[in-house]
Amino acid sequence: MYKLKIHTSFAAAHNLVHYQGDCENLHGHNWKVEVTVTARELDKSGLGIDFKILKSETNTLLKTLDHKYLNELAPFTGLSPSSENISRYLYGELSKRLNSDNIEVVEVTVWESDVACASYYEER
Ligand SMILES: Nc1nc2c(c(=O)[nH]1)N=C([C@H](O)[C@H](O)COP(=O)(O)OP(=O)(O)OP(=O)(O)O)CN2
Ligand SMILES: [Zn+2]
Repeated sequence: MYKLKIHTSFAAAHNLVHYQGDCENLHGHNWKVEVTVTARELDKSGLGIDFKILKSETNTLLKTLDHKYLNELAPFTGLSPSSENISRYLYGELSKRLNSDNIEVVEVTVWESDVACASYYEER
């Protein structure tokens, strides 16, 4: 098995709901996103999946969040747009787009600062 990762980012505004403190107020982050997939086999070029495909699929998805107010978007209606919930949303959407007989999205990590991140993965 092979494990591949890409990093990318998006910028957006949010506020935490059902939260008491600074973060209940509107504010923004430059979120860094790490996507990890596994590949069972390599193609003739020695690739599990081309990083270009991982980056373009992820960036296409992130464009729907970029420079938006996350609380107003459908995935986060009734759901606080925390780093945990963002990572779970991205994991689900990327799994739909990327999973195949060979490729499986296994973890998505969302960094809201240099020192704080949340990851979503599923036990198997
Ligand atoms: N488990 C989580 N905790 C927090 C999240 C989160 O998504 N998951 N989010 C926030 C807020 O988004 C907030 O913007 C971040 O706050 P904080 O880490 O406190 O960032 P600061 O820059 O204010 O850092 P300080 O060290 O507190 O100055 C909060 N928690
Ligand atoms: Zn925040």
